[in-house]
Amino acid sequence: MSQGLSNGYAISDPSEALKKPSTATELGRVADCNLDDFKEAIQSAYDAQPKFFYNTTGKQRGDLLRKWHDLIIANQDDIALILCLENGKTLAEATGEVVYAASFISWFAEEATRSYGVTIPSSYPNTALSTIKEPVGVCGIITPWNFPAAMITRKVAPALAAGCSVVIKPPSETPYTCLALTKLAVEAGLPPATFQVCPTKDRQAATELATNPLIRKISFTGSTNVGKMLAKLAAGTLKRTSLELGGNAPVIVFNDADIDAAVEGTMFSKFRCTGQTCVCANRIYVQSGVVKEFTEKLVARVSKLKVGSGLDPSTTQGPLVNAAAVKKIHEHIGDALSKGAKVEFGGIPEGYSTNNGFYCPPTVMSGVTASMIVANDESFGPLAPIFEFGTEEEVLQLANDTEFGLAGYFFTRDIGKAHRVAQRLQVGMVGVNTGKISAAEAPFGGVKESGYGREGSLYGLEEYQTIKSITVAI
Ligand SMILES: NC(=O)c1ccc[n+]([C@@H]2O[C@H](COP(=O)([O-])OP(=O)(O)OC[C@H]3O[C@@H](n4cnc5c(N)ncnc54)[C@H](O)[C@@H]3O)[C@@H](O)[C@H]2O)c1
Ligand SMILES: O=CCCC(=O)O
Repeated sequence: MSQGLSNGYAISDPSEALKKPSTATELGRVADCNLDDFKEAIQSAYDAQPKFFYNTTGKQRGDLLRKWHDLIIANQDDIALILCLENGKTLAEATGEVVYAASFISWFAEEATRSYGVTIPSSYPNTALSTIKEPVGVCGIITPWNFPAAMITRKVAPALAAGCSVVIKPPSETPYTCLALTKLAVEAGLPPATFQVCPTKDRQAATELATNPLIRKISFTGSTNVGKMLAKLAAGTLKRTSLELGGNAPVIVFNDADIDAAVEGTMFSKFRCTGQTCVCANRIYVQSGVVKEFTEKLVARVSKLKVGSGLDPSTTQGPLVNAAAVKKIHEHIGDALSKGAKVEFGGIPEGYSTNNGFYCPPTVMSGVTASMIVANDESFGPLAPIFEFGTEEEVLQLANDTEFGLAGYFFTRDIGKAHRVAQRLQVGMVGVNTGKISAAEAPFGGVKESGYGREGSLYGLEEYQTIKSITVAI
């Protein structure tokens, strides 16, 4: 039963217990918002939005965002601990995510002051024609558990900078980080009603964000299936949509690559957050001339990874988010083995259980081919499958043979090939001789069924704005 709204948080009955990935034991319970809570939060955000926009300048909104940023940085250790406990990633990675999340807020604090219109020479005599940018209105925000802080700030910061209000449905597995960020946003002076948070496990209630006519934009990060479903629902009231969806990133290592750099880039792209990022390497294509050297060097690096609780400073690989995520990796390994691939390192240990935490050994496989599940399905875990290829033409065909198109990486010393392959990979983001591509200033987003829209960068603000043209007879 709903208990109404208080200070920007929707309050309802507590959810069933959330589990700590590191121990598989109870972490806590949060409110479990129902449909009435969502309707109330949306109405409240709708009433607040025009006041927020008309009573603040871009600079003032930027100042509020900057205060929010500073509070997050001042409290980064506490937020990182919450994030580590609910998501499982290591404390070092959690701290890195908090700083990354804050970087979107400082970026859009600046962008808030640079929202320019244009003047246009009119074809009518004695007429002045110009444009202004306006907020789209109330935005529904739905985000996944793998980046409990950054996926929220990457959407909420530009929305608030533009003068929108937001209703957030945080990920059911990791709601606490969002609640901590919200508390700091309110402390920073952002009007609570413009910043509504509705934790829920009730997916039907959450779809209100895609159907309620008071919401004018929905921004979703998560799986492609859920994104497609929300886009169809949002079409009913012609809402603006931004969709950041699943990936199936290729890493290509050419014969002429610096193999040590290729191994380091692959390690970062594959094992960041224990393989649970949408831009993680999912398929590693290595040209025949260097496949032996690359595999040996990758195995040597992977054998140094340490799996354990994210709270242990020596851990490099925290647990996966839940038991189902571990099961998926085991299925990918089992399928590849049954079709002739070989485990070079790791694999599924005898008598494996997730009763005491959702741990998954990092695994390297060789001899992987396009007929195996891992070639087409995002593993979202620490499985590094190596495919051998012969020519540039062949590998481009293989790399692009997927419905996804989020990130792609390759390693070469040939400058012509670098430009050619970067142009021909069907993805939204390319890393050449690096596995590190994410930053507040870099446009983030995909093509094909990885979604549409760009977050961060000079394009991120306009996702939350409309252009109004004004024609004045003078
Ligand atoms: N492209 C990107 O920027 C990006 C970033 C991070 C994650 N991802 C993708 O997200 C996926 C992993 O995240 P996930 O498992 O949390 O995805 P998911 O689609 O299951 O869930 C994402 C969010 O949607 C909510 N949700 C799920 N079903 C819903 C429904 N029927 N109605 C309303 N809300 C619903 C979830 O509770 C969560 O908040 C991977 O595919 C990954 O690639 C993409
Ligand atoms: O998982 C997707 C987001 C990760 C990133 O921003 O690099």
